[in-house]
Parts: sequence; C-alpha cells; structure tokens
Amino acid sequence: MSANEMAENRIGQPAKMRAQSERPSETREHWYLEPEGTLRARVSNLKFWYGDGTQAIDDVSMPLVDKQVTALIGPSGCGKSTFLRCFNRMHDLYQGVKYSGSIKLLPEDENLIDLDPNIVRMRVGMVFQKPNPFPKSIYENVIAGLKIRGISKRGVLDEIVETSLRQAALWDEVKDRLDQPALSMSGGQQQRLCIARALAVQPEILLLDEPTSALDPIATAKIEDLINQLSGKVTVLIVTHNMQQAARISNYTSYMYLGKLIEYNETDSLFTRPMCQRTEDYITGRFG
Ligand SMILES: Nc1ncnc2c1ncn2[C@@H]1O[C@H](COP(=O)(O)OP(=O)(O)OP(=O)(O)O)[C@@H](O)[C@H]1O
Repeated sequence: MSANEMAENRIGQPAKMRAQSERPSETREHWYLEPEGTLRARVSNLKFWYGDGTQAIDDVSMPLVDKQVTALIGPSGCGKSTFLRCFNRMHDLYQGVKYSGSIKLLPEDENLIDLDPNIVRMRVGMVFQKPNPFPKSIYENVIAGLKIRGISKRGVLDEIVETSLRQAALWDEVKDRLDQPALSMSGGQQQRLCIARALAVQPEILLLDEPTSALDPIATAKIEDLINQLSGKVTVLIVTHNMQQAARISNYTSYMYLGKLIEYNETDSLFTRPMCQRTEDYITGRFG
C-alpha cells in the first residue's frame, strides 16, 4: 500500500499528505506531513552534538509553518529542548558543539547554522521554563530589546509596549503600573511579561521552552489562551511535556524519540489518527 493510500485509509485527506519516510512506508517508522501553508523555516537532516560528543539530534527534517504554533513532544531526554535551542543557536554559548544539516529561514533561504549566532538571537526570540524578567520596571522589560536595536523615541516605545502587552494578554492588568518593578508581579504575570518582551522585537520565530512548567493551573491556562491568540500572527515552536497542552494549543505537532523525529503531523491528526505505531504507543501511554 502506498503512503498516500495509507493516509487515505487513516486520515481521509490524501491530497494534503505526502509521506517522506526513509524506510518502507508499510512499517510506518517515520512520517511527516508536507503542509500546505507558507513555511517560515525548513529543517533538513539536522544533527547536533554536545561538546562531550553526545549526539542529541539525529537527522531531523521538518517544516515550520508560518504564523502557526508547532509543538514538540516526546519522552524525557528525546532531544526536544536541544532541537529548540538549535533555532536560536543557544548551544553556541558552550565550547565544542557541532551541527550538520540546515535550518533554513524562508523565504530568505538563509541557513541559521551559518549565520552569526548574535544575529540569529536578534531574529529568533526565546522564552524559558522559569520566568526571567530583568530587575527593572515592567515598561523597561518590554523595551529592553528595542533599546539594543536603537529604538528610543518615546512615542514609538509607548506604542510597542502597549501592543506587546496586549498580545501577551497582560495590558489590562498592568497598564496603570508600568513603572512598577517586574519582580513584584506574580509568576504567571512575569512569564507573560517575558513573552511580551520577546514579542516586542517582532521575532521571526518565537521559541517557548516549557513556558508553563513552573506555573500553577490558572497561570498556565492564561498562557495557553495567549498562545492560542498568537496562532495566525506569530510563528511559534514550543516544547511541552504535557500532551494535553500540545493538543490544546498547537496547529502542528512533532513527536521525537531518541533524537529522531518519528512523526510530524497536524495536531488533530497526530492525536486522533497517528501514522506511526510509536506515536500511538506514546500518546496512549503505552510507552514513555
Ligand atoms: N549539556 C549537555 N551535554 C551533553 N549532553 C546533553 C546536554 N544537555 C542535554 N544532553 C543530552 O542530550 C539528550 C537530549 O536532551 P534534551 O534536554 O534535549 O531532551 P528533552 O527531550 O528536552 O528532555 P526533557 O523533556 O527531560 O527536558 C539527552 O540524552 C541529554 O542527556
């Protein structure tokens, strides 16, 4: 049976599907969807080694759809965070790391791996597990990246602060206390501030590394709402341990295992009609 026939059997959308498995399609060892939407990046045959020689990413290829949310899921140690951090060349802060393959930004067709890491970090924003606002005012936090880029006109800054805080669903809570210390906010508010700070510089891609893992359920729900609002506006790549969260907030999901990409699919398809046995085992809790 061809991969497309298989897709027809299982998904009923054969026209949209194109299997790109390196192994015979019958075994369904790997599967990825070639999405119809405009791409913001394409990862091809990416491999990554830490300085001690550990290979954490093994020949991963996948698209990143423009202005959509893509979730990375998989068991602990499968390489989700390592993969995410390749996108802003975070690893280059350490000695001896090695990449092969490419992460091409589109439509520019520039390989992130060949660019100056400092330039990459100006273009690709990141929010970490634990909120990390600067010990400055709320306003100063949002404009931090803008100042580095030489934007200093008060009117322009005011406008960007409001837009970014609105995008991060924080404006109504802080508009009357923008000069207050960011560290006086709750953990959930601090994390939304970090998202506002990242959005203020209009990143080409926004990376979120388990952004709710340090938050309570109410703060988590607010961040999930805000990520849902970003869908259609910003290209987001998010690592999450929580499969329900991936299902709630993402348009596309990648399932990784042992540094490899097992399945990349539309989120609804991956969670309801996975194409690979290993994905099914993971999402049904039989494995991991
Ligand atoms: N600094 C490092 N040096 C060497 N190996 C590392 C380093 N950081 C991570 N690794 C290894 O790389 C592999 C992938 O780790 P990574 O943290 O990316 O996985 P993960 O899927 O994000 O895990 P988790 O869900 O637990 O955060 C693991 O085998 C890990 O031990």
